[in-house]
Amino acid sequence: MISFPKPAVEQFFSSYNINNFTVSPDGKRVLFSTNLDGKVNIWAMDEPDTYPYLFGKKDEAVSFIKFDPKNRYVLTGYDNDGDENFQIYALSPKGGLPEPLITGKRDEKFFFSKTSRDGDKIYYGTSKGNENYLNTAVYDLENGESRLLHEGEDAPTYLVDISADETNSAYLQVLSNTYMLGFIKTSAGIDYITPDEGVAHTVSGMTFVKDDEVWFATNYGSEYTYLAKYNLTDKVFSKVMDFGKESVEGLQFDRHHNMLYIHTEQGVSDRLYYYDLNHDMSDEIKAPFDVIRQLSVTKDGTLYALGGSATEPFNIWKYNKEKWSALTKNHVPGVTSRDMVEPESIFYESFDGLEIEALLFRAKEENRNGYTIFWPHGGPQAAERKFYRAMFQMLLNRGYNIFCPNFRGSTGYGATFVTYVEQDWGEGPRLDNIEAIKWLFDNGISSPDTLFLVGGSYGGYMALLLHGRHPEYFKAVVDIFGVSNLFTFYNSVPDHWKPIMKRWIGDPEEDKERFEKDSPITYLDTMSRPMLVIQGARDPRVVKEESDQIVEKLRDAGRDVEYLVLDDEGHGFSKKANEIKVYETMLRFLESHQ
Ligand SMILES: CC(=O)N[C@@H](C)C(=O)N[C@@H](C)C(=O)N[C@@H](C)C(=O)O
Repeated sequence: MISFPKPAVEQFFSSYNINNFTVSPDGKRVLFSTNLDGKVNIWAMDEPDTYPYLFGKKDEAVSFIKFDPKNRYVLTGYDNDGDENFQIYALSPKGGLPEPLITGKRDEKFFFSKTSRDGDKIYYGTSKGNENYLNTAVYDLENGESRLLHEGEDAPTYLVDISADETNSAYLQVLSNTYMLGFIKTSAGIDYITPDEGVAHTVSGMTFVKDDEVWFATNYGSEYTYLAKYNLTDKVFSKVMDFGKESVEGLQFDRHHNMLYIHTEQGVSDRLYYYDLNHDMSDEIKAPFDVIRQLSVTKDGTLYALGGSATEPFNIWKYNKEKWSALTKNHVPGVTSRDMVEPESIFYESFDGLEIEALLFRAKEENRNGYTIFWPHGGPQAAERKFYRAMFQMLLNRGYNIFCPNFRGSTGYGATFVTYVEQDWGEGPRLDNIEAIKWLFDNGISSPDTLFLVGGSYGGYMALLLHGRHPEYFKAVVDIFGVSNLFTFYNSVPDHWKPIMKRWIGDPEEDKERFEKDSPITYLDTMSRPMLVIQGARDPRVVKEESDQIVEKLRDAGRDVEYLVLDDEGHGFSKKANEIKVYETMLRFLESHQ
């Protein structure tokens, strides 16, 4: 008999990412963006033959894909090497090379919103002429001209939906991640769709189910986001239904059958429901994945989902006759879900009694190397959830346990919990992480001699801050595009984040002392552990200067700091060769500090 070795880490380099997808109006073709050929491109599958083929090539990140309702074109959005200045391109329905359609200067952004029902008009948002608050315009395919529809004021403003008769439009005003207002613009003026714009709450997923009625998700007056509606004719806001401690995260409307698909989140996983508007009834749709990234529904009522779990990469699934089938077969070659590690959900009490959920991935006994990686997630108003991370499964395969606390500020635990990180980036959340570390020590899972600290973005910030303030707990630290200095970060974020910054982190003058206390760069003297810093040169969110400054200062002080800069990446690693370089560097770094 031939005997095959256990899965090797290299196998985990071979799965790919599926970021978004679209289905043709007749349901016969699915387009999806993926780094299947090493760089992000658009691939196609024709039903019933689902063999994927390259459809549109530009080797750049794809922000969305959308079929023309009449199948004359496909719209998509590309940036340049991760700079997030997405602009709108068109592809022939036969595929090929994308043509610029709604574009501007290299640093201008164009966000796709909607097409008209006939596909002759394209509604979009842009930073052009209003980089902080954004404008909305409509592009007419007939004459190739754009017309300004709305000028954003007071907060970044996005067009979310347009009524079928194109007279009413639904906009979202983003004052912060926890304060988002929805309004409808009509020829008569503007109607806010929740009862009091002065109270902080969120609105999302606005969808016209009739020309004068919008359904949406909101947490107005509640901890958890529920389904609500606003009627323009009688000017009434009403709650439709709530989902207990689950929050509505996404809505997908099937206007041909008057059916709404609702995706909710609770803690580390998602759920799916339908709401039948004809009969006012709703039920859960059981799904074979834990986390939903996107939903789509075709004219005939078929539902598609991009779903995954901790041990299954994201795949496109189709729901037909109450059965799910996977259209893509994205998996790690030679590695089944059983060879991977499913996380346990654990709960611990923090310093002030707050209950925190964490995901604990325990390396399989035969692989275990005795070391644990402590992973504070990014966002920070996001959460570590049950979705596949090649990096995690690869580290688990090498024998590391991984521990991921959803510290205060994380999403999925109610509205108040998310606000706890606002204007408090470095105290409460840091102490939640410290309690998590003590939990690991108390439960015999780790010790200061066996604990590594790794985090990206806000997680990188937290890794740097924990390193500076509590070096005694860690063996070595990996910071992936982390914020090192709140003062410089405040001024270097994308222009349309600037109106949000005060609510998010505070004010550099009014909160000078706190900014100093919570900036990792304040604690250079105690950052004594070996460090690896990884940064994308084009990152527009946490710019390279954040990593440059801390690396330079630590090196000047004679510390052991390795610095990996990826010239053609932004806030994440989209290109396969870069991803492999990052994983290999990280593995080598961790192994060399065991
Ligand atoms: C609505 C909006 O744009 N909010 C941003 C301020 C925001 O919360 N961005 C995060 C998703 C983000 O990119 N945070 C960085 C710092 C990260 O941790 O990844």
